[in-house]
Amino acid sequence: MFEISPHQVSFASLTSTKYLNLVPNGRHHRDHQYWFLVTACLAPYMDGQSGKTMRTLPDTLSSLKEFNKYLTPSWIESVSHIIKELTPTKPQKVMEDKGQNIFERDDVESDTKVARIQDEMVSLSAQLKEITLQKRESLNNYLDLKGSIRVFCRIRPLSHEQSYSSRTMFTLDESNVFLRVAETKRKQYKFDKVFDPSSTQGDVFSEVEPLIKSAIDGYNVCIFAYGQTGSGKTYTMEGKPTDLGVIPRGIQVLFDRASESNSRFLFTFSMLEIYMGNLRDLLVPGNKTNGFKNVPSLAIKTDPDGGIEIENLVAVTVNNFQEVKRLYGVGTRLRSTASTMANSTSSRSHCLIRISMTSFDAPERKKARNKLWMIDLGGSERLVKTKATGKRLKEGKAINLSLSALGDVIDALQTKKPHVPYRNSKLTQVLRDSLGK
Ligand SMILES: Nc1ncnc2c1ncn2[C@@H]1O[C@H](COP(=O)(O)OP(=O)(O)OP(=O)(O)O)[C@@H](O)[C@H]1O
Repeated sequence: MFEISPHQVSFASLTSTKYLNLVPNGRHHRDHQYWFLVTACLAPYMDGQSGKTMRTLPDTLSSLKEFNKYLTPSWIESVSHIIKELTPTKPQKVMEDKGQNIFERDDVESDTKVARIQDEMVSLSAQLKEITLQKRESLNNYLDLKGSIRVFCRIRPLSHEQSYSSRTMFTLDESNVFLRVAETKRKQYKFDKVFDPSSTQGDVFSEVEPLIKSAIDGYNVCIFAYGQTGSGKTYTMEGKPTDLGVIPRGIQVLFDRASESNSRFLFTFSMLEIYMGNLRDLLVPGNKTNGFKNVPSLAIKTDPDGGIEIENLVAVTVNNFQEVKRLYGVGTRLRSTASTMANSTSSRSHCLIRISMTSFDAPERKKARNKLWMIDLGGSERLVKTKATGKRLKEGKAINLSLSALGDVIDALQTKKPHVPYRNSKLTQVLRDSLGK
């Protein structure tokens, strides 16, 4: 269930000031299920030159797509291999014999052909490199123009027991949700994109995929799901084994893109949760059983360049999707979940996946080291309405406080306030270098 009201979620125009207020203080419409996939990409803000890029961008993108279709690295590699096979290893000896001269002429001709093909290959490789660079630049320009923070809304289908009441009926289009808040009153909520209840995991991922490519290009990227408890955050981020969500799809694409590129990458995987305002490493075995004793505590450190590091956080080197999947399974088993009135396996914490990547032989990347965060936030909820008591109440309060701090940070970044209140929660401290400069 999700609550939504004019005070709860406010959005202005994206280009300059998109404002997201994550504070859950609105009226309750029990029969709607929403979640927000908030995406952020640490990219430069627009400058005065962006107008031209914007106008020419569609043409550039479609021409690059056509041109680049055949020039894949694997194609170039296989042709280079054939040429290598064809290339004579020893210089041809000049033959005196007349008959042998015919063969010699043939050899000379084929050598010339091979040399020509080799030249073409060198020029094609250079072209491919140039096109790849242009394509990346266009993509990142495109993402910059779209704005460094984007908000999508996915409306989940109702379960069998639920039905829409006429009072709270909603309508939607590509980027707006219109909620009937009274008999004659509609409230409009604007998003970068709205996914209706029939949308698939693939539909959602297609909007997220460009950010994964930006991560390969060296940008810090942060993708997170926000919404009321039971509204489908975990379903969207993690998915089901037969219908994978954003996290597994993103990791698969990350490895695919890295293997297609000409650079070598080092990936590490970390997984932690923020529970009741404390950081917990989800890859440290025995975390739950030993009551969290003897586990090194995690401390958030800022390096001189403003980069954030989490001291003592385990970072495991990973080489492929299967290795990440196994570690993700380990971490998920340690995550704090509980049954609430709104969701039988409700997440009582924020779960953060971090993929750090390093590549030293790719000077065109924005940074040699960067991070991709994928975050399943704890469910926001109206504690009075959910009748939470005791531990559940404390957990709910902690989640709401940190979501509120996240909302304040996003607001300050979007409205370019001189002070961004990162220090108000562990969540915003950890994400500091991935949410803003
Ligand atoms: N788009 C969807 N299609 C089908 N089922 C969905 C969809 N979204 C969510 N569900 C189902 O709704 C239930 C609640 O979803 P989920 O656990 O993802 O919610 P949540 O927002 O992560 O909740 P919490 O904040 O309490 O952890 C699950 O049974 C899930 O399978």
